[in-house]
Amino acid sequence: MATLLDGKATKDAVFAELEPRVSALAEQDVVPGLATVLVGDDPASQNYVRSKHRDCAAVGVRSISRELPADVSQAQLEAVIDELNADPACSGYIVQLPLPEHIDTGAVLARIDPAKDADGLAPSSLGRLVLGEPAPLPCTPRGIIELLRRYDIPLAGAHVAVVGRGITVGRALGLLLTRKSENATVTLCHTGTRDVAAETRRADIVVAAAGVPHLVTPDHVKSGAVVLDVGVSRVDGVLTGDVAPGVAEVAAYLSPNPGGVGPMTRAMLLTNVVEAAERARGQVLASRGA
Ligand SMILES: Nc1nc2c(c(=O)[nH]1)N[C@@H](CN(C=O)c1ccc(C(=O)N[C@@H](CCC(=O)O)C(=O)O)cc1)CN2
Repeated sequence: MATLLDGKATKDAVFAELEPRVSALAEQDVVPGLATVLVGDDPASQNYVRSKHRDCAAVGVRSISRELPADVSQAQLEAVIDELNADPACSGYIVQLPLPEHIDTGAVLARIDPAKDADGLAPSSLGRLVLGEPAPLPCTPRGIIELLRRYDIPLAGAHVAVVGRGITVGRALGLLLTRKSENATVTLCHTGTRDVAAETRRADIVVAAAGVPHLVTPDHVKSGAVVLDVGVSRVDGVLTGDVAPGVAEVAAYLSPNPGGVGPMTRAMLLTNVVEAAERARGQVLASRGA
């Protein structure tokens, strides 16, 4: 049976490491602040946002909440973005995705001040990632890499098959994994891939992020591979991942869902916020010549 990659315990370890950094900032009268922007009343999104505010309380980060109705206009939403860009109490913020269909998501993300992009999903942050320049990293891909690192699973030279090309996970993960610091070889599978199972069977690490329940079966996985289940679907109201149960008998390591990458996404969000506050503090000191 596969060894489980415990995202919850790893998230707790990341939080424990953030606490002294938050205390060090507090000694300089800086309290990092995370704001969330939630549009509409999707229960899953409400749940994710609630958990982010709980995480803030656990780590000592101030949390700011903006909740808007599902029929909010583009202009009203953008006014909230402008307000958060200008709010000194907000070190970083996220706009919970997905947004309602009538909203131009790209325009909203493009309006986020890059210095406050806690999600790493603003076009300028993704562009900087492509260019190999420093930028906040998208939380789920960063969480996947951090989880593997903490379990000593090597990426350099590994063949990683990523299933799913969404911006929040698959496409951004491909960018992160092919940086020189990770040096993995990536196959990005999507709905146009002729034979997904043939691609994943060649991989040392499989990341299932398609949002298709139980898409990855034991036939998709080579013996001893590492499998991370990232996709989320609700089947009869029950959270169901992309990885079928029998995979645990073939894989050497399995990041379960729930309990794997989800908590790591939250851990990386808080890390991005603390880093944003540290950067802002560094800039203030530099401007004073300190
Ligand atoms: N602006 C963003 N929107 C969304 C993102 C994102 O990274 N940025 N990702 C997802 C939702 N998400 C964070 O926002 C998220 C998903 C899952 C979890 C999590 O901890 N899940 C638990 C299970 C929770 C449950 O039972 O439903 C787990 O995996 O153990 C945290 C955050 C889409 N939107």
